Amino acid sequence: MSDPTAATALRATRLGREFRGRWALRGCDVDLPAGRVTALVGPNGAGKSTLLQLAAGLLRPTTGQLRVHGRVPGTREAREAIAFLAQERPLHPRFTVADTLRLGRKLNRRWDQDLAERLVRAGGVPLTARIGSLSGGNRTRVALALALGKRAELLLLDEPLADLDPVARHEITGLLMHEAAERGVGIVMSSHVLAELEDVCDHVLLLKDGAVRLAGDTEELREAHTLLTGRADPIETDGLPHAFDRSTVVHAATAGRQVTALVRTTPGPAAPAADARWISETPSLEALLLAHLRAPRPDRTEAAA
Ligand SMILES: Nc1ncnc2c1ncn2[C@@H]1O[C@H](COP(=O)(O)OP(=O)(O)OP(=O)(O)O)[C@@H](O)[C@H]1O
Repeated sequence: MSDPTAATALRATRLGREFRGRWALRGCDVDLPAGRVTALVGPNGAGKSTLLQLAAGLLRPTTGQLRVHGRVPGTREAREAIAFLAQERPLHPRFTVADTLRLGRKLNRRWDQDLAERLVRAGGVPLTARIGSLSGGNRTRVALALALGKRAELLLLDEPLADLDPVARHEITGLLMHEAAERGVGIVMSSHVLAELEDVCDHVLLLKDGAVRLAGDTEELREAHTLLTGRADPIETDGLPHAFDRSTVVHAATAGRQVTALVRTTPGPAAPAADARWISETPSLEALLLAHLRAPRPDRTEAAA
């Protein structure tokens, strides 16, 4: 019988993980479609690395269930399907780069030596260099070569660009896009640099306080919101017009005499604020994510239709 979760890269049901009495993740329902590039965002301590480690099979859930490509994390089938780039880039410091790639070839059936070596050489990293002697960015490059060389179906990347220089960030982003577009590889990548996710990700998962706060297709989520900019009403503390429906506001901020508000686009007649004196536009992904990161705790998770 075919597995109904097989077309899903990652599915979590009421997933929770506790560390010494504190919940890093709690009650998370996640459904990431296969072959998509998902931005995993959230403040420090939101639970992003915990989710990636659970998906990689390095941690076990305390509650709930998790599947990657329909497989139980940690099993041989699941390990073959995924490649994981851990935030700490754990590589053996005394191995050379060549030793490290050799180990990758030994451990992985579908290993692509050419791709792994190209990635390392593109950064000018000598194959004879010891891992312990590399800069942080070059260690990341070798760790990425190990992950990509594995030719997995799903790449779980914890802050893959964090310590790379701007040129390397551009190059690696291009490579990841190529892997996704040409080979249908699914990618889940955590990042704090929202602007860099704009042209890269087609799906979003925003965690806050260990819970899912926003999830869905980036275009659908952008279309489901409006960014309003106008002159702040000096009488109102939030700067928005008195008659404005505050239940639609995700976050509003005033700067001088101007107020900017991200609101949920509701069907029907335009909101009172959206008249000629207000600029109304579809938010960028960065503006959408920033507003949701700044928003107070909501009653419910928001998902694209
Ligand atoms: N091994 C562990 N032992 C105890 N607590 C842990 C452990 N790993 C994570 N935590 C706690 O779980 C919570 C979530 O941590 P996690 O590393 O998943 O957050 P994050 O979103 O990846 O943060 P950052 O953006 O800073 O990397 C934090 O409160 C953290 O202290």
